[in-house]
Amino acid sequence: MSATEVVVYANPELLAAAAAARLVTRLVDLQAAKGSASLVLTGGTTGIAVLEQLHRSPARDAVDWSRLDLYWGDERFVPADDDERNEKQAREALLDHVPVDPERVHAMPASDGEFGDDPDAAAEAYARVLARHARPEDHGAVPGFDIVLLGLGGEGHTASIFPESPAVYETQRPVIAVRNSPKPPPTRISLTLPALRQGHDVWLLTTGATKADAVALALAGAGEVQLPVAGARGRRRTLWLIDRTAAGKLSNVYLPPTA
Ligand SMILES: O=C(O)[C@H](O)[C@@H](O)[C@H](O)[C@H](O)COP(=O)(O)O
Repeated sequence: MSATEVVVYANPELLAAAAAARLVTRLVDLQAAKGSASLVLTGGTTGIAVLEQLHRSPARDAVDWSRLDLYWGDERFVPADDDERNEKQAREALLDHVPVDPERVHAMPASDGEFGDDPDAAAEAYARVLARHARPEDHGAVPGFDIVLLGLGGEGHTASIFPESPAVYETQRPVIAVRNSPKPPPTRISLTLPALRQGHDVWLLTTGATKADAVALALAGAGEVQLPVAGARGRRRTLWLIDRTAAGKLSNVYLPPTA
């Protein structure tokens, strides 16, 4: 069973900056140990804020960006140039400003891409991308991601896996199409919980009082069908990086002084 840790920050800005610093250190250590690293990105305001802080970090280029494999945990199934795209937001926040290897940036298909407006075909194609990059030691068709970044919704969704949705019951396929998402836009592509749990480290990043119930319920052991984020666990480590307001319903956790 992996270790679950919670670190609380005084405010969202500090959380994003500290998470970016933590990411730099972890990626540098991984690359020193094995010559490369793999990272799953997330959409959402907190996930993108971490990338923006990473772009601004003085230690940014300690990471060998050319030896980083980048994936997404989910994507909005919209045209490639739509501002709603997690990939577009990630490129503007960070990826267009660092020398990543384009061959190692694995974006999920857009609705105006080679699979057209067919989210099932797009999901199956991304599953093939994952399978191509899985190694024997991963024991399956999904790479053992070094770090999986995830946000969460107030009702407990993570990636595009929503409570009691078909996605949360999916145990075979690593990537699925999501329709009628309660969070717009309605059509998405998402890794499933089994795929996310291939991550060695899963980092859950969130801020705000609207997330406090979901945080407390997940850490209290809620079931993943009603609270999908509760099922987002790493093989080695599950790390919650939250601000004081998102920690508002937690009792025995260290709270830093408000900054
Ligand atoms: O594509 C998405 O919308 C995200 O992947 C989603 O899972 C997001 O991370 C959460 O909804 C939190 O979003 P906020 O941080 O903006 O609340």
